[in-house]
Amino acid sequence: MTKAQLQQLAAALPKAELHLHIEGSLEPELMFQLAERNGITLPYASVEALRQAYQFTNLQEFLDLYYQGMSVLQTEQDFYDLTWAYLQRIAADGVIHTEIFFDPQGHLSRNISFETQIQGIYRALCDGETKLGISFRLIMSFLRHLSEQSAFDTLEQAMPWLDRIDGVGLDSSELGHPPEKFTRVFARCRELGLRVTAHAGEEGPPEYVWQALDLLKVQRIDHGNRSLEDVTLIERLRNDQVPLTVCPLSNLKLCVVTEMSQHPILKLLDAGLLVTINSDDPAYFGGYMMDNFRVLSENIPITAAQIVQLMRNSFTGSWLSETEKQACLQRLEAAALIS
Ligand SMILES: Nc1ncnc2[nH]cnc12
Ligand SMILES: [Zn+2]
Repeated sequence: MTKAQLQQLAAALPKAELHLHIEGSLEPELMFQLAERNGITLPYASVEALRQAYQFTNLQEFLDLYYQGMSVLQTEQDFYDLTWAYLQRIAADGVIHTEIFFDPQGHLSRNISFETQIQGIYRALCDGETKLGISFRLIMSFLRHLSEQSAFDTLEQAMPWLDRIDGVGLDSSELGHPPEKFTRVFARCRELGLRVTAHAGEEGPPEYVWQALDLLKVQRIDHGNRSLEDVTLIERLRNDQVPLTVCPLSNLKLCVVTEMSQHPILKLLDAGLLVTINSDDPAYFGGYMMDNFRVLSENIPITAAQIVQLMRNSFTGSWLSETEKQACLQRLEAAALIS
């Protein structure tokens, strides 16, 4: 197949996104609109100047702009508009199920209530389900550069809303903030029946992936690229079929890989791992799901069979029920047959 045919195939197949920070889908245009609506002055003269600033050499440089950017989110309608824009965008990419993170501490610290955040996001997700046919799960993520106590306080704030929250995650500055710092809060979340995932092995060492598995007892690893440095870890991830939510464009923009041709996705697939493709923070990293598949097909020798496998993995690794998973997988196999 030519690269164009591979991209057509990827576009035509139904797929799930499992690693998306809703605040990272805030496009510069919407950021300026919300800033104006809320009487906030951004430290950039224009949308173009803002986009120009999106040049990062590591995770922290990105996070500094990411937290600054989210300051325009003030009202329930702002959270709705943000989420609705994301859902409309992914509908065009053939995403039929999405599992999104939100970072409550990034907003609580600015005196935006948990209620304001979750009401806006959840209303848009429900509209996405009825109007666009996109099912969803919502994941509350703890900021790992903050304390264990802050995570416990956030969980307390989330208690009235637990029927809307499917799981918890762990994100923000990885180096120096190992998963073990959150062992107790994750244990409490599991007791409450929440699912658990954590960013690990993006910039941090394989040891952080081990900690996420053994101490936090996560069901998924977000990123996990650096697992490849530890053969015993790869064996563990393969044996337990732990999903890894990999984000190619993010890895390139944050210099986790030096060039897309060096991206480890095929190594991870060949090792028998349950890897998936995701966009992470699409407004900051240059694209959504199909942009990620496009850039992969242009730069690495990926095959049609591997693309179908990645789509299968996206449903298998999701937090859909077994019945829902089977329905999505059947839809995928039917689409793959005619493509
Ligand atoms: N890629 C990423 N890694 C860690 N924290 C994040 N928060 C938003 N995107 C992130
Ligand atoms: Zn992420």
